[in-house]
Amino acid sequence: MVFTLDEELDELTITDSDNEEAPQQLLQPPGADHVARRRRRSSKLEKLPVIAPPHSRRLSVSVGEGQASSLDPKVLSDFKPVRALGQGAYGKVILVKDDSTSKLYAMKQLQKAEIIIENEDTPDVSKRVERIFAERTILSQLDHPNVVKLFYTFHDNSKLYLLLQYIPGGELFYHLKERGTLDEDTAAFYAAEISCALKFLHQKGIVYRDLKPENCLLDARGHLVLTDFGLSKKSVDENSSSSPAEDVSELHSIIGTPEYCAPEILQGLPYTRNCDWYSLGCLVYDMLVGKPPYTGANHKVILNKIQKEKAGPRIPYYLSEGMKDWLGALLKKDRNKRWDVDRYWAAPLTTKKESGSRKKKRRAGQERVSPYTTHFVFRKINWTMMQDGALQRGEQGPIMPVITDLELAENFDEEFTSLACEDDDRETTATFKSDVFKGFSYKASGSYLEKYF
Ligand SMILES: Nc1ncnc2c1ncn2[C@@H]1O[C@H](COP(=O)(O)OP(=O)(O)OP(=O)(O)O)[C@@H](O)[C@H]1O
Repeated sequence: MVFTLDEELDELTITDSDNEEAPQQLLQPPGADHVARRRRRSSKLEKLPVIAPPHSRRLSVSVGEGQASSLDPKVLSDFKPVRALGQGAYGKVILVKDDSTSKLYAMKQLQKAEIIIENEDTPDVSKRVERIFAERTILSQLDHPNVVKLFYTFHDNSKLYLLLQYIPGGELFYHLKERGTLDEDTAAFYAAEISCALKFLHQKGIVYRDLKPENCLLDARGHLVLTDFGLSKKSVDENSSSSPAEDVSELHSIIGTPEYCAPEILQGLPYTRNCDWYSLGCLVYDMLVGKPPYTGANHKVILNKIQKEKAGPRIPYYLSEGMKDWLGALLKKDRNKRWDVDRYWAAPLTTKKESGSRKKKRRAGQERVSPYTTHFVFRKINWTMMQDGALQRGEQGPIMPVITDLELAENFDEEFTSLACEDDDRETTATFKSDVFKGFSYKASGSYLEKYF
């Protein structure tokens, strides 16, 4: 599947107005204090604007109806707000308790008015509505230990609600802020868990497109869970099973967080699921170094830096040779030279002759063909247990979040937990009656609900 970015990026003149990092500075092993002080939420940076391709501009939104449950299984009054956990683009994420069962959920709220009202940054309303439905539809079809679970969705006149599994260990962002950086084994462990999730998504034809520390949560056992599927894209072909993410030729516009975004997306070139592996490279680099490989106030600055560094990002000397090799293979700016992890996940199914010719290709710097899971950095990973979820169920991850009381949300930033759960006046007055959100409500199957509660 090849996506294209339809933003009019051509007109951008790239000026490096951002401060270049002095090479020596980058090469120093970062002290935790130094890094923690400087870490800022990437969602606060400019995101790429969305301009949908002309053919996709339409007023009515036709997604969701076919798959939606017709019943409204839950209503807002079924849940008691406990405290705020986060703030998203269209509303808050709140820890809530089901009044009848006392079960806790993370309730993602989206203001209908915010979604539907035209604004200059994201002019295409139907695209935004489509994305909201995509998040609900994609999540309702997934069941993976490293992907957040969706139990219910419903809506009222002012908001849409997604009732998600509450992941109490907080954002990886929060833990990076506390610790500054992670050691290589810890980073490799989380890289492996994210890899399992990405591989699973790609097999289902889903490209995640928004990998960053804010979207990686830790569960109570210290395992990584991906949340926020608002930018994920599923291929239209539900039946393709072989390599579906490569099979679909739809065009799509995209937003993303520039610091973790693949260069082909920033440049407006066609892209594939491979962009997620570049983002994983950026994320792991960030875990080890304290910041992603290219930083800047906006995507122009970042793209400029990527283009300047002919041989790819500078990887600090203090990382092991194995880690340097792994990062280098994922952070290739040419996507054709980047490790095709989905394809080379395990030992290759090639004949001796074929692998010989591939080796030649590799020597010419064209393509990495060695199996991903047996790379040196993953030598301590039990892939079998991790892929079937036994590890996540039975063993602790490398960072154990401090949890004395689930309702305290101790691993979430005070910036969010101190927010009022209730809406302010401006928010509550915005009610909205429209058919565009018809079919949003959903309830997970009884067996799914039983399995996780
Ligand atoms: N299932 C969950 N359990 C615990 N906290 C969560 C959960 N889902 C989201 N959060 C918290 O809420 C924050 C915002 O959620 P999310 O990223 O889904 O919103 P968003 O509107 O898509 O945000 P953004 O505009 O930054 O992309 C997360 O970063 C996280 O801190």
